[in-house]
Amino acid sequence: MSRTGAEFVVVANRLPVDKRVHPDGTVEWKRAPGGLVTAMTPTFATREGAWVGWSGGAGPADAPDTVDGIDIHAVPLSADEIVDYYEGFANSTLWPLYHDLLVEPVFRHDWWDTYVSVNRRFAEAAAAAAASGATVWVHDYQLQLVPTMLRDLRPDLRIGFFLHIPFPSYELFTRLPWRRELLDGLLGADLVGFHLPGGAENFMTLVRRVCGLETSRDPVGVRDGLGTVRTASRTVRVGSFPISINAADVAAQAAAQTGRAAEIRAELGDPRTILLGVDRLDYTKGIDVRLGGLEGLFAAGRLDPAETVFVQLASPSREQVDSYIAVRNRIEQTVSHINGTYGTTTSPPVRYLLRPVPRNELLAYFMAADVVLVTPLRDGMNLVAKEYAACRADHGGALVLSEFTGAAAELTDAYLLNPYDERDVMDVIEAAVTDDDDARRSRMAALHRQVLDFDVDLWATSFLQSLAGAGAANEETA
Ligand SMILES: O=P(O)(O)OC[C@H]1O[C@H](O[C@H]2O[C@H](CO)[C@@H](O)[C@H](O)[C@H]2O)[C@H](O)[C@@H](O)[C@@H]1O
Ligand SMILES: Cc1cn([C@@H]2O[C@H](COP(=O)(O)OP(=O)(O)O)[C@@H](O)[C@H]2O)c(=O)[nH]c1=O
Repeated sequence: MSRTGAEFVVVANRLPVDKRVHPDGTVEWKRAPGGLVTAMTPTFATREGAWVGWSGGAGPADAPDTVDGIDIHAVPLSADEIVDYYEGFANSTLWPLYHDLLVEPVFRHDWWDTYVSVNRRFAEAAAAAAASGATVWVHDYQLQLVPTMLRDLRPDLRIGFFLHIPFPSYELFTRLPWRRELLDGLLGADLVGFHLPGGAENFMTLVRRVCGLETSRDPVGVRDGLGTVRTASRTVRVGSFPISINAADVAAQAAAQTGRAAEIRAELGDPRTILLGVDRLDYTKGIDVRLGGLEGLFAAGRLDPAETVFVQLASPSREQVDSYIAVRNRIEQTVSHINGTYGTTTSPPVRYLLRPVPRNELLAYFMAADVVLVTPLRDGMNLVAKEYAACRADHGGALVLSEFTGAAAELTDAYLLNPYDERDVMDVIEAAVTDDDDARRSRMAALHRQVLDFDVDLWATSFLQSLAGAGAANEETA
């Protein structure tokens, strides 16, 4: 039976579109500038493509039919489903559990029921969007049941799944009352990908011990050495594929922002040192860790608050979730405390902005910063770290990076720190500020080279090539 539809389908919680309502009431849809959209651009350029996702609002599907040649298939969510599926199971159960219990996960069977029904809706939308034999790439923790639901509906498809956040150990994962169902959901894919080998190995251990399946025992490496899981009917490949950015584009766009960067330095009062943080306002990002480090350095007289400005750009995130309300309150209290203690009325050492910053302005801040502080307690990758390294073709600036980010596995020339060790946090921030120019420049040169060499195209291509191989092998043995 022939079937129309797209040869390549991305399934992700969010659609790649932004809605703009102009003052005259007219509505414009633009392609969102996010990392996943950029990553998929070359793939969509060569094939008919579709994207299945949620527009971000409650009620009937609200999205254009196509954006830049990509067919858009909007999955509607009701207000109750947003509470139970997105804020609830995805971001109050899975997110904290997968990020090492930084806050206590909430286990609720009614949230799980909604997670199942919303995942089914995504799977049905993907099944309707895909051409016969198409490749479907499912993304992230919000949609872990989609691979098997989709395979049941459409056994002809090649299905890949990629997890953008850390994948926990056996001891953490098995707390989930629905551990078996989630693993079974993922095993519908031909290829399951993680940022780091550790996530892939945790997954192999879990399917061995929880599902009783046979798996390969060799280590799963980066960009080679896929693991295998043998299910009753197929072989699932498992691999690590660290996501990246379009580094050459970022470098070129940043080069055009040097004028704005000089203006930013002047607007901040031309301090000796500008430190910068750029994050979604999330308790995983360790914004309070860097604030604590700075306060410690000011208190000990090791950094002079009169000569230092720390800019924290924070983009509001998951604002209805209790743990996000709590971290925002904590951060805002600490910012006031530091400014009240170490600032003057005209020069507070911390400048805090709570809103999303447009791309070009963000790049200008990267060009203006002497040190960027990336201090998560846990983070799947952290693209901000890679973007900063890409911007600094001039080899200026310095990157302070938590060992608990995926990015730290590759950006080994950063000033690495343990965010759980307050002494280390202070020492490493101080070293990044005070090291001599040659040391800082040689580190940044290595970081810049690294992100140019391992860019997002390599990530997408290596995942899709591995998926083609895994799918073909399963089709041969079917
Ligand atoms: O969609 P939201 O709830 O607003 O959250 C935004 C995204 O946050 C997470 O990002 C992760 O993916 C990045 C790219 O792989 C990675 O660098 C970062 O470490 C992760 O936290 C989430 O995984 C996405 O699904 C969200 O859309
Ligand atoms: C604060 C802020 C960020 N961005 C851009 O968002 C992404 C963030 O990606 P990352 O992997 O670091 O973390 P999460 O996915 O949020 O967990 C990165 O591309 C930033 O440049 C932005 O455009 N505007 C902002 O205000």
